[in-house]
Parts: sequence; structure tokens; C-alpha cells
Amino acid sequence: MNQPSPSPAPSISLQARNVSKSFTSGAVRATVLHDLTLDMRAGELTLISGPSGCGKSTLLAILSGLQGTDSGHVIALGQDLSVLDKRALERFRLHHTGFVFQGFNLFPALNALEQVELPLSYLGLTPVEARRRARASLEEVGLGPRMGLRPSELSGGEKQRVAIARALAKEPDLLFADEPTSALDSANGQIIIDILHRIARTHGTTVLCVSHDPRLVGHADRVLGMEDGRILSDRVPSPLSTPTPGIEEPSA
Ligand SMILES: Nc1ncnc2c1ncn2[C@@H]1O[C@H](COP(=O)(O)OP(=O)(O)OP(=O)(O)O)[C@@H](O)[C@H]1O
Repeated sequence: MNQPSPSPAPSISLQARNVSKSFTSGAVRATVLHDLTLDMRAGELTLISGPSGCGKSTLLAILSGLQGTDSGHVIALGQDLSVLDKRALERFRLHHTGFVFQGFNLFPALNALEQVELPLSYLGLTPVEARRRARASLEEVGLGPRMGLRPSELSGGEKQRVAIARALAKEPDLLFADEPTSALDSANGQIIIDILHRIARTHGTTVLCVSHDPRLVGHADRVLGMEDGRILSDRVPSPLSTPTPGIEEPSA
């Protein structure tokens, strides 16, 4: 009799190898990341948590190729980012990464559908395909009925959902979120982190989220505890038993 085949191990999609980073301010040089080595897997939401100033945003910026390392390497989707020139790095980010920030970064004059469509033109999609993807992404974050509204007509949580749809519509392999819930109340923060979690699961995206909000911990697949530029803990949190209100699981 055939044995059922074991489900494949999630693939490692993003690696930091002995990454160090320092900043100089006046006469003082401070090391912000100390020789960090990490592996992140596709299909998982990894949360980096830790106190203010411990180096979370710097780590996210380095892992996403926005900043370079002083020493060590970042290998993203098998590509060593340190060997890419500026142009190649920009192409890599355009085609493989999505970003969500604390401040939403939306254009005041554009409605939700236009916000999501705009960056897709840089990917060379036809207007028809861009519109299809933008609509699908907005539906996925629960904003189908509100895609004609401008930022001034949306709540903070809805604005962040537009920002997530904008990142998602690019179909990125790697999705980076820097404090995506810190401008939101607790209920909206949970909705946002659960959407990010669901994107990881349903699209196989590697989602890396940086936050100092301890309420998000139970919503991640993996939590890295950071202090003073070092990862001090790496754990799988206990799953939450109650679903987040306001967001339904997709049927497929
Ligand atoms: N471009 C820069 N120039 C000088 N110092 C910097 C620069 N970027 C970050 N730092 C310093 O590096 C340290 C870590 O900053 P970082 O923003 O990575 O921390 P964080 O954990 O994300 O903090 P927070 O939770 O407050 O956002 C801080 O002391 C910060 O002042």
C-alpha cells in the first residue's frame, strides 16, 4: 500500500549570514546589528519583536535590500543581494518584494483602486491585468465594496488594508511590514496581522513583520525576540483559539 507522502518542508526563502551594521553619529560609532544569522521560510509570518531602538527596522531594511550590510550577506530567493548593483537591486525589489509601513503612504487624491493599480504599471502589466489584480487584492483584504473611496473617506485600518492590497497585487515572494499596526487600535491591529498571516499561508509568501506590539505575538507562525542588535529568542507562539472579528476566511 502506498504511504501518504509527507508534506514538503517549507523552503528557506530569505537568509541573513553574519550580518553586522553600525551607524556613526558625530564622533560615536554604534553597532546596531551584531553578526546576525537567520533563516526565514516561505509561507510563514515571522514577527520580529523587541524594544524600541533594538535594531528591528534596520534588520528589516537590510533583509529587504533597502540598506546594505557592513559585513555579512543577505540571500533572498537564492540571490546574494550584496553582489547586485543599484539597478539590479531595484529590479529585484520591484519584482519580488512588497512593503507595508506604519504610515500607510497613500496618495490623498487617488481612490483605493487607483492606489493599488498605480505601482502595477511599473511591472509592465496591461491596464486590464492591472485592474484585475488590483480588484482581486482589494477583495482579498475585505475592501471590495470600498474600492472607490479616497484615503480621507477610509478609517485607519482600511487605509492599512489598501496599503496591504497594493503590496499584495504585485504578487511578491517577500512581504515586509514595518510596524504595520502601531497607528491602529487593538481590534484593527489584529485584523491587519491576521490578513498578513493569511497572505503567507494562502500565497506561500514569506512575510516578515517588525513590531514592538506584544499583542501581535500569538498571530505569528514564528517570533524572533530581538534586543540590542541580537536575536535572543526564536519560538513558535501558541495558536490563538478565537478568530479575529471582521475578517472571514476565504472559501478557497
Ligand atoms: N541612518 C541612521 N543613522 C544613524 N543611526 C541610525 C540610523 N538608523 C538607525 N539608527 C540607530 O540605530 C538604532 C536602531 O534603530 P532601529 O530603527 O533599527 O530600531 P527599532 O528597533 O526599529 O526601533 P523602533 O521600534 O523605535 O522603531 C537606533 O539607535 C537608531 O537611532
